[in-house]
Amino acid sequence: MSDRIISWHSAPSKPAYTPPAGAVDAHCHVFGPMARFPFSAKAKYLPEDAGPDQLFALRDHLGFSRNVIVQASCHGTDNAATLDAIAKSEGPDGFKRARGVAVVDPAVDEAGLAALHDAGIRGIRFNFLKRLVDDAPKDKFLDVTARLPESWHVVIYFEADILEELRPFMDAIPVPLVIDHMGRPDVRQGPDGKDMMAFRRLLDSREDIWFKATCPERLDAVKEGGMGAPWDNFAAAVAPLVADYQDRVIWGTDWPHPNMQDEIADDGHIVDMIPRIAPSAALQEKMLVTNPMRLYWPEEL
Ligand SMILES: O=C(O)c1cc(C(=O)O)oc(=O)c1
Repeated sequence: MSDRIISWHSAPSKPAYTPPAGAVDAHCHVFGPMARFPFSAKAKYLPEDAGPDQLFALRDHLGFSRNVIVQASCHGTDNAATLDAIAKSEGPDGFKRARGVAVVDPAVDEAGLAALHDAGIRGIRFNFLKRLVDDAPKDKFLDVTARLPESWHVVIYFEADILEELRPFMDAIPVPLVIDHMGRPDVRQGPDGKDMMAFRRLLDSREDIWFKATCPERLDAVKEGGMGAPWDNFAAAVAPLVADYQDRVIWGTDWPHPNMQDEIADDGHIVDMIPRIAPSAALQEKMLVTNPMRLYWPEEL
């Protein structure tokens, strides 16, 4: 692996949609900068730097107030770049406008987790995508969930075809779960398709499972229809899910869109999907403000 890749749009358009005051982009990442924060030796892709300055400029451009920075697989279990970005989100008022989700070595002790909490981390991520990680040891993952600081959650990234296999593992996790990108359903199946129905069964199994209504650019037949709006399959499959589970849905840009270098999405278009999956102001307020605040800034509510 030698060539560094760019997966983000160089000049995203201004969205037509204006998010409500206090809106949270609850799924985004930072890459590097590599000179300070080298990528993991096990990284499956080698991106160009996409650091906090770029992320926060995008936040302002798109009309958001806060970010939840999710540790990307290319940084392995070294969360230094994510923590640096959270620290840099502090404004002149001393208030940090970002929090984060870490990826940890499951052997991490309570002191290590407490240090992450102090630095703004509120959850850990388990990644089950074979194209992104070499192994995902369920027993060790379960072990660390018993040591998490109060009010933390687990973020899980998996693909629809392993949902059933993961059910016993997820059932055993003793803290709230947040599912990345809805577990990657095939949105072409529609709102009542096999994947969405299996995902609904998962949500129905526990009150404390949340999900991210994210990634039209990844999930909507990119290769077939070509990139770009209108992402109709995504809107049709996801809007009913958002309506039916409106107190458990959060949203994010997924910037800088790891592994989407062949289909670079315009973040302005991604933001303009929001009213298509959450049509009312009340739903938008829940998805973009109330729900992510409950997970990441509960002390402010
Ligand atoms: O589908 C992906 O390639 C992807 C990768 C990562 C990561 O590398 O952490 O994060 C995501 O949210 C999505």
